Amino acid sequence: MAYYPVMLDLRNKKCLVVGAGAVAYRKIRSLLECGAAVTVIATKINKDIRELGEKGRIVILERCYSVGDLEGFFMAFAASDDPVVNRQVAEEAAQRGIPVNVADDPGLSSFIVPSVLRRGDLAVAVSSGGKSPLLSKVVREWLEGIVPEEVDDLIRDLERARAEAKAAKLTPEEKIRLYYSLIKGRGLFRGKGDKMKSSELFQRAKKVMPGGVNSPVRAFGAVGGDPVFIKRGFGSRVWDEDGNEYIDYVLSWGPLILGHSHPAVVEALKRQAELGTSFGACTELEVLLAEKIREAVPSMEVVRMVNSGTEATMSAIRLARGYTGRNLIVKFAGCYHGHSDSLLIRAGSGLITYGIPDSGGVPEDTARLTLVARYNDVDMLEEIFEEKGPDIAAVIVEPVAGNMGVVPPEEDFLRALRELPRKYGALLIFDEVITGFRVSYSGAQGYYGIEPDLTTLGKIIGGGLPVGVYGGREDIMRCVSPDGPVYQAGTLSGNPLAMAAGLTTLEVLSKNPGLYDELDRRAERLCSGFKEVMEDAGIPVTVNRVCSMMTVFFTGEKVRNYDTAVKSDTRLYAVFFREMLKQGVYLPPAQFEAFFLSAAHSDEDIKKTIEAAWNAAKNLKKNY
Ligand SMILES: N[C@H](C=O)CCC(=O)O
Repeated sequence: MAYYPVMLDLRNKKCLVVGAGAVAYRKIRSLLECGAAVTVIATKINKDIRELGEKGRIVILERCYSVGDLEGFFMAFAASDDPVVNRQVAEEAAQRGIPVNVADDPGLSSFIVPSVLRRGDLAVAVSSGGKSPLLSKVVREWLEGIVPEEVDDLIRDLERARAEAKAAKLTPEEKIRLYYSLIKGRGLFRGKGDKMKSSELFQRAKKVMPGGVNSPVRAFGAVGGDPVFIKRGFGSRVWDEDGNEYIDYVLSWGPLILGHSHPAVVEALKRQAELGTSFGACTELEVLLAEKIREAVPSMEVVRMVNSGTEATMSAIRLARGYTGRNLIVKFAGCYHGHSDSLLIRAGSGLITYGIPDSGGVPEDTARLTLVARYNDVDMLEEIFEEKGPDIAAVIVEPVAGNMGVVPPEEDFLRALRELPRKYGALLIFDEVITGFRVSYSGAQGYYGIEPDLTTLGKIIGGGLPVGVYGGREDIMRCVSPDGPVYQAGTLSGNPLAMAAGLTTLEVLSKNPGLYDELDRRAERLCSGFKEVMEDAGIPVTVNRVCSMMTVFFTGEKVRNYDTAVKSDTRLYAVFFREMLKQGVYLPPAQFEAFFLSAAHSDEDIKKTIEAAWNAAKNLKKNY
């Protein structure tokens, strides 16, 4: 049963205490602190209580309790050492409708008394629901070490500020800002776990941005709590605006394979910034990056730089339609290819997280041109091609799905992906925005040995700056304007800063061929750690991983497509996320995303993360 906590005003209220030993004395003291008018009835009166009586602070009736004594009292406490008397007091109180507390007997009590930490007007009440007063005391003592004495002065300042804010007719936002600045100015509550500045920023952000964010999955909507606002990152770590440090497994949703602020990337950016940030004209850097990409991913014979993964996939679709002269495209449920209209159908990522099967604002006529198949389901793909093959322009797929959580492709599925479109004259588009330079230096296509007609990249090739690229077979790419009739353009496309960061990232990767094996080894350690921890706690999980991208699903069932991914218990994921965050581990704030590792994550980071998972599992067990 959950008790309902209230703060009562007992000033001048008549309270009766039956009994006058040590327990009764404690109750009397706390009643007097609150200004209650206390009467004590007992035959044996202890020294301290007698003293209070002598000073006139309480009334003492030195006699036995008898039924009828409760008349006129607001509240009663039975604290005698005779259980029969205590029961009688409880019964009389029940009859009269007077709240009663019986020492050591929550069953007879209509209210229980918490352990209270007081700092002037600040009162923190701790209760274990009457089950362990000792635990309540220990928690209260722990809080005493955290809550400083000066908090009472702060309360005075805040009280004054409230009056002033009212007189000055400040807006609610101005008031909150003022109060927060007073609270923070005192520096009383800074320390591990404090998220005050993040919370304040989120309040402000919500006023000026939908959901307070610039991309829905950042909003912590699926995991609860306010998002942390990140101030800086270095290596495997990020720090929030409140100074908390986290081991980061989001890595800006994948781009930072070298970790945050890699010195070579930072240096390249500084160098380029001094030369200029954007020209809207041709640069050597974009040629160098295009050549570097083609060298690593040979199917991308000709490429076009854009500014995001969304732009890359949207443009690839237009190109496929322009090249084939057909309108239909096939995508897979749970795959996410950015937010262009044609591709927001049964999409993954934030759309699964927020339960939006098809986005608002997409015209039906557009949606009708997108056919949706099941990931890893060859029969379904065959059926679609048998029925609509001659009208299909392209199949677009994440070769390793990363937006319904990580779901690896099965062998026959990969084979069908290559064979079926070719048989029907359609194109195969690999969306490697996540997997490009992630699962291997040559992406998923190099890893699995499958050559698509077109490929889209983003994330890693921008080294942490906004970028995208689409490219592929030369005869197809020559249809892009100005070589051909399929128009696509961009003021900031091939932006020199993004090109510099991306090129440097690819150079570091190409000079360190052992890096992918290292990532693989650490990722394997992390995943087996997660599995072991959850198995030990008796919580069924499925951990999917391809190289350094992985997801922990809270289901015992194999996850091989959208239908099986959504069986994961997202409530448990939310608890897991929050428990890890508390311990300084920043995981994706949504179940249907990938965790990423960077070259900057050390064995020590992995060890700490697994230790945090052990602790998290204890709480998960309670929620399971
Ligand atoms: N899964 C998405 C991209 O990879 C997550 C990033 C976003 O939507 O902000």
